[in-house]
Amino acid sequence: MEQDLGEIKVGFIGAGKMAHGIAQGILLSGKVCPGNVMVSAPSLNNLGKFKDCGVRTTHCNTEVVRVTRVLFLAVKPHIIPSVLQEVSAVITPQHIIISVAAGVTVATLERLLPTGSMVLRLMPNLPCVVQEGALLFCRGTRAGPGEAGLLRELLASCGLVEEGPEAFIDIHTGLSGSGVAYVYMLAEAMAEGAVKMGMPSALANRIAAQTVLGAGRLLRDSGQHPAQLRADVCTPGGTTIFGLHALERGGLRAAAMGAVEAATERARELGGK
Ligand SMILES: NC(=O)C1=CN([C@@H]2O[C@H](COP(=O)(O)OP(=O)(O)OC[C@H]3O[C@@H](n4cnc5c(N)ncnc54)[C@H](OP(=O)(O)O)[C@@H]3O)[C@@H](O)[C@H]2O)C=CC1
Ligand SMILES: O=C(O)[C@@H]1CCC=N1
Repeated sequence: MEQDLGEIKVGFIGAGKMAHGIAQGILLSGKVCPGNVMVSAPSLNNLGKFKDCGVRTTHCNTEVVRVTRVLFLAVKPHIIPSVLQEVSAVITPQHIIISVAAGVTVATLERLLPTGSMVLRLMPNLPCVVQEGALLFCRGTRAGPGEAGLLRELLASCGLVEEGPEAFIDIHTGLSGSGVAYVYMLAEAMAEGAVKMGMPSALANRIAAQTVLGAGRLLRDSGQHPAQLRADVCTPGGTTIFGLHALERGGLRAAAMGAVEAATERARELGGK
């Protein structure tokens, strides 16, 4: 059910890439006006782009907590303990605290926050910036369906938003939070292959980007299994099967599975699990 977000105040501690992506999604939804969003960071390095879209900025983390109700923690995982120590005294039971820090568990967040704090853990990815993110969240012990619904409403313009058990959050980090970088690496390598075969780099990169976009949209919108779509591209004895054979020889599948596994394990390690 749609909630009236009315005058809800949204805060971000940390003003980096992920805070910007999520804030943009929230503002694009039109449900929260820029004047009701506040962001903090120690330096001016990243605050300018928020100021430019009318968002309030500060260097004081406790100010963000005081003037907002929904609070995104968007600092690097190792900074989370010191930030929570700094702001805990001004956190109230009405705050809804959403951490996007890779690996940092609900149990850790709840231990570092005042007893009874409402916590959710969210793993977004960078394409939130273009409203094509893939986001998975779970609820802490005090966050209920109302808070989950509010978060969904806020993130509605960021892309696909799913709720799941906390055990899936680190896996989602390996698959999608980090996964966008694997796709960029593949796009880069494909473009380099085209350059090797004689195509100018700028054209090769534009075509590689569109190839990734088109393949992704068709995969999502058709609902078909990737193996089916892959088979659809293959003419017997044609070009694609020769290309796929080269990828199999290079161990692409094992490498991709290993990448998701390695990044998931690293997220678990960051969370001390
Ligand atoms: N990048 C990604 O694709 C994804 C990142 N994440 C998670 O998002 C979180 C943020 O990552 P990302 O946006 O990439 O990081 P960035 O390095 O882009 O941004 C980090 C921000 O934290 C600020 N910061 C540092 N120390 C403090 C402090 N003590 N108080 C307040 N703010 C502080 C920095 O300030 P300043 O501007 O002054 O440098 C900066 O604005 C991480 O926990 C990461 O795990 C999750 C999914 C995807
Ligand atoms: O590399 C990282 O740790 C973060 C989390 C997912 C994407 N970037």
